[in-house]
Amino acid sequence: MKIYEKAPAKINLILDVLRRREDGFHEVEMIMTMVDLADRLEMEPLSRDQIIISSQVGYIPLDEKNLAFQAAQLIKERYGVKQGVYIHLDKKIPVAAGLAGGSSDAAATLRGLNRLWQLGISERELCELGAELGSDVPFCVTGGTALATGRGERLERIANPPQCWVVLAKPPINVSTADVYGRFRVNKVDKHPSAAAMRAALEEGSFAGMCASLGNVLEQVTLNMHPEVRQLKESMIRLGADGVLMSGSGPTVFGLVSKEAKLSRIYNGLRGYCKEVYVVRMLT
Ligand SMILES: C[C@@](CO)(OP(=O)(O)O)[C@H](O)COP(=O)(O)OP(=O)(O)OC[C@H]1O[C@@H](n2ccc(N)nc2=O)[C@H](O)[C@@H]1O
Ligand SMILES: Nc1ncnc2c1ncn2[C@@H]1O[C@H](COP(=O)(O)OP(=O)(O)O)[C@@H](O)[C@H]1O
Repeated sequence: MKIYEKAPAKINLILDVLRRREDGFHEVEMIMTMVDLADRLEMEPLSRDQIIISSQVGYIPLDEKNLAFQAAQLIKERYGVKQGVYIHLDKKIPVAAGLAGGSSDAAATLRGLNRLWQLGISERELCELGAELGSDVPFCVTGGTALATGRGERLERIANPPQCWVVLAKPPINVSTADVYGRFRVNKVDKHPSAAAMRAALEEGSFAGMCASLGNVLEQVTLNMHPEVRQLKESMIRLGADGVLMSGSGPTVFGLVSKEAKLSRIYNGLRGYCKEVYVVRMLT
């Protein structure tokens, strides 16, 4: 029997960093939601006790460095599963992009193997397992729209954003999340975004309020390191996106757009110099 799981990308509508913790992680306040750009995972049981990962792309690790592999290993160890599994990752989410592709694959693996091996693990326990794999994995387990605190693993579900178009543009540069957090200085933040304002906008279903409340304090690090990300932001605004922000630690920039008629101008304008541009919907 084969089973399938979708692993959607996330965007951060708000990303605030409050302080650096003793354990090296940062205390954050984020509002995250999912968009309709997803990897697709196919899982099949193996009688021999082995985890095999494959993918149609050659630029991700397929061994124990792969987050889906780590998720399968963790669930096998914790629940004493002696069966193996073959997992194929049909990658659609750009890698190291600030869109949590690897975290979402890990979360989809946890959900999928819970079904495949009929383990009866609750969503809460899956989130706890996910937190051992990465700060964004618990959110990717639950999906929806959430306020994430702690290092990102404490979740409170909040209202979904009003429906709109999301244009994602990933410049051809690699950004390491650890490096961006490492360079971040809380005393250099000009303006902290307001999670309360974003939350209120979402509750009211206000598209304008959502656009006005976007904010990500990690932009100051990534935009200074990579001026092309700043240019991309400026281009998206100039081309008519209603709200524009970098997602996570970057380098992907997303634009929120309410009117379909604006999309082709934005898409074509960006495609002129950015190869990876996607037009998707919020996954609400
Ligand atoms: C910045 C965000 C925003 O959603 O996403 P991405 O840009 O990676 O998508 C997340 O906080 C990333 O979460 P995730 O990618 O799961 O990070 P982890 O694997 O847990 O941590 C990678 C490294 O980032 C740093 N880190 C991560 C989370 C956090 N709250 N504080 C940190 O300082 C640590 O140096 C850690 O070693
Ligand atoms: N299943 C996976 N898909 C993508 N990248 C993965 C995966 N497993 C491990 N990685 C590694 O994780 C790193 C971060 O990838 P990703 O999760 O796409 O980043 P981000 O959270 O910034 O969007 C990459 O360097 C990649 O090699």
